[in-house]
Amino acid sequence: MADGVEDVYGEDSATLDQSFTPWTISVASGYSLMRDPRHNKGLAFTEKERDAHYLRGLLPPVVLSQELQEKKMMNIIRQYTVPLHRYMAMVELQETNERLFYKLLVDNVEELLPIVYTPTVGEACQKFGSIFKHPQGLYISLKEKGKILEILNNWPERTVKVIVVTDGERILGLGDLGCQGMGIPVGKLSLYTALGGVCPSQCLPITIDVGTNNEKLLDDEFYIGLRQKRATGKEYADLLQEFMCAVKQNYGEKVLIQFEDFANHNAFELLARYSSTHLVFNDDIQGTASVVLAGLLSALRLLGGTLADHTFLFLGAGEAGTGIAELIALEISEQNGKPIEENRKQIWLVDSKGLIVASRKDSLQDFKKPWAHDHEPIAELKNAVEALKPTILIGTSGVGKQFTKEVVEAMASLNEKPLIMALSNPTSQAECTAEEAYTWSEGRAIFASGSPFDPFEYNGKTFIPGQANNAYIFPGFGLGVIMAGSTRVRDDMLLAASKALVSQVTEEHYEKGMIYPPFKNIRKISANIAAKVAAKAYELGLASHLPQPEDLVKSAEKYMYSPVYRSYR
Ligand SMILES: O=C([O-])CC(=O)C(=O)O
Ligand SMILES: [Mg+2]
Repeated sequence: MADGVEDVYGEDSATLDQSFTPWTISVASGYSLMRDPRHNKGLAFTEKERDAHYLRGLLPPVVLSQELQEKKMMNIIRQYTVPLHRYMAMVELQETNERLFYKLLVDNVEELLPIVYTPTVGEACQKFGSIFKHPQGLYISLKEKGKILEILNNWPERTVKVIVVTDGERILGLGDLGCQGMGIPVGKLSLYTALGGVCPSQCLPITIDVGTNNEKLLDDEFYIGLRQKRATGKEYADLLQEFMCAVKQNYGEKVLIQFEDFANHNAFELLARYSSTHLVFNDDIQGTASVVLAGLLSALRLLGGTLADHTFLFLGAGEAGTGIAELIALEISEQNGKPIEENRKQIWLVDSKGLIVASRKDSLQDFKKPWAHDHEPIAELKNAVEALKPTILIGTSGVGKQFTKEVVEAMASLNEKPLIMALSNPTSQAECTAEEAYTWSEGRAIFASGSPFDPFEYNGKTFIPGQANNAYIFPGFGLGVIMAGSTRVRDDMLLAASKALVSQVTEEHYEKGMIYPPFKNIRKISANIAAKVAAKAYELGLASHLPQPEDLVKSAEKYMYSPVYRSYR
């Protein structure tokens, strides 16, 4: 769909219905063509195009290939030693030449992912106001109350298929970054395109600004958001309700709304409130759950046994912790046929007040209650490890350095191969580093983290840490949902995505101790995930794009956006 048509507007021609758009797009002048990031090719405009589109004289004589432009840009990026400068160079490229940006990202995914995504995107959000040059995405603040539908109409694209929206209250593990959380929806959607092949014109990043409680930002002269404390209660709920209705009214039933980095209390409530009326997906609850379940299923190849044979201990009982825990319990129930309540009992969660136990039930938030099992209270993580003897330890606390030497050693003394996942992002918030996990377990740990760590050598052996990040899941998952025209997201689709990801881990990976496939194969991985998710949507009767294509992997591959330049007539 995204490929093949030779057109002055590239793949976006179908979206340019002038009766809808509030302004007209003209390519009469080569000058404006060059300044439109979606159509610009820089020095790669051919002689013929320079003649046909009034570009003569506006460019030096040389004509470069896209490959040579790519090589030049990579040289420029690599010259910056500060990651934030690399991030800024990438944003600059995205805002001047979109196809070249995606060509770089697709071809150099392992090198550039830590720049446009975690960990650097976290720092970018913290400093967003100071580095802000190009507004990206759509900002909806309390000032726009009552006018959200109008604002959606200011966005130039009509065929939006995925929205990633945040209110900035819990950006990665960095807390409330208010309006500056916009870096996250922008980064996530860049991955939708680069990793999942969803066309950029179908992607819309949105930040809802209801204020921030971050005093540092409120005092920052360069802060870009509303200078007020967060709205809560009815004021908050009403704005979100208006937003959700406006999206449906403007883009129809089949736009996927991905909630990202909302604080726990709102995340669970929004998902519960809108999952029966809208096509919604919470990346932090559901995407993270799916990628971690995949890692666990994959690790069983190294650990032996089934999920039911393991005991799980989580540090952190928020969106990620409880989301993962629930998907594990669901998968065990699919395997052993027992009620989910029964299977939850081998999964324990520790929050900031200690082990979640039945005696705390009355004071627990609803999403923690299913995990309040019978046990005496335990305050310290290390004591919980010793008492419960987990085989798998998962950090989703958002707080760095919580897996101390004592904790890792306790895991290593209980298990031949302790599985340790330090999932909090960015790297500064990881519960422990790869080096710590391998060293403190004397090279026996199987380790994965949310943000990337370099391979680590210990006693002459090289360990390759896995990156258990929802970036493996959401791009392919979203593509599958879009391809099928699914009207809802269901847990079975998350399980399908997990299994599709596991199927991409090969013997060769296991031999290196890897439980996830490398990101360099991500488009193939995403096509497989998309196919399995779409197949599940068809099976559940949720798909509206009928009839079901025979070969869903091929359909996914065909759908994928190619960043190669178009020729213009
Ligand atoms: O963005 C990431 O790297 C993963 C994620 O959703 C989070 O940490 O909130
Ligand atoms: Mg997130």
